[in-house]
Amino acid sequence: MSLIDTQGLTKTYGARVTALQDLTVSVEPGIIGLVGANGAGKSTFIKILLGLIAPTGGQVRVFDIDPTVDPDRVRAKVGYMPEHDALPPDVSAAEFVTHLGRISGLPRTAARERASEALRHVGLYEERYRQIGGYSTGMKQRVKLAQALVHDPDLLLLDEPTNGLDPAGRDAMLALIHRIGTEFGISVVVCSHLLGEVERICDSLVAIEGGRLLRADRISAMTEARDVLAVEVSDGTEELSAALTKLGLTVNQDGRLLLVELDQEATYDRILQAVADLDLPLHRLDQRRHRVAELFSTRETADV
Ligand SMILES: Nc1ncnc2c1ncn2[C@@H]1O[C@H](COP(=O)(O)OP(=O)(O)OP(=O)(O)O)[C@@H](O)[C@H]1O
Repeated sequence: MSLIDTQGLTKTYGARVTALQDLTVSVEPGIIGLVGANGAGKSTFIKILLGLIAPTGGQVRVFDIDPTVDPDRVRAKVGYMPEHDALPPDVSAAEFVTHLGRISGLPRTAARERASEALRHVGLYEERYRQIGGYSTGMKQRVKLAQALVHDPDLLLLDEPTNGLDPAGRDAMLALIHRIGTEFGISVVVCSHLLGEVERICDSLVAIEGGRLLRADRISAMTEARDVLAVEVSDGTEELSAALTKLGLTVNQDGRLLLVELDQEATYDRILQAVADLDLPLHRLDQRRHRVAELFSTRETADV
């Protein structure tokens, strides 16, 4: 069963703003990065998945449940960490997370136990009786993460979880999200405008731009399949290109460079052989791994 399935999902706000346009995507379980520049429609998508807002067109299913029809069933299975917070400053993290556990339907004792456990998972166990108002930004983000975990969900939706954190805080938060996704066996959708961040911890990416789907794929498929060998000869580029193509290799020319898809081990030797056979002066031969960012056209999305 897919985690999330949408068909032609569309959301307009009023007559003028189209936040999502004809979005069709199928997302498998794992750690998924939902990336796009600010305003791309990520938060709108998450809110539709939670049944907080209704789409204006198309279909959506989460765990094969339609959130527009049965939002409570979806929310029982999903934990949500919103982008912005409205954390009460004068209660402790333990009280706050317990309270949200109670709202999720947990009995009092279970809510208290689950809250302690969730706060331990996010590294706030020792500090859990301190008032949230005295917490750092990083600690507040962790409280938000703990409340998303308290009812033991099967899926976490995290909206910009590294917002406001310094580089060390970001690294720690990403490591924590990765640990939750791998060790707890739950799926996580990490929403971010920073592609470089999610690329590090996600198995797959859904990229949206202007409310439309740009690309959805496993990260391994985006990078491995794009490994190329860059070949440069001081002379005879066209000749070499023709020879390599004749050998069945996929060659793209970029100025004086020939970019040869590295789809098999023998490719390297075959290039060297072709260069030697044509007696061409080899200037360079090196392997390049495309970064995921290079696969997207948008500068903002590619921001690291
Ligand atoms: N309640 C609303 N009423 C009108 N327009 C809205 C509303 N919410 C979002 N929008 C608009 O819809 C578009 C998509 O916004 P959305 O918040 O979903 O994007 P986002 O990718 O999450 O960006 P950000 O990270 O900046 O929140 C934007 O143009 C935004 O201004």
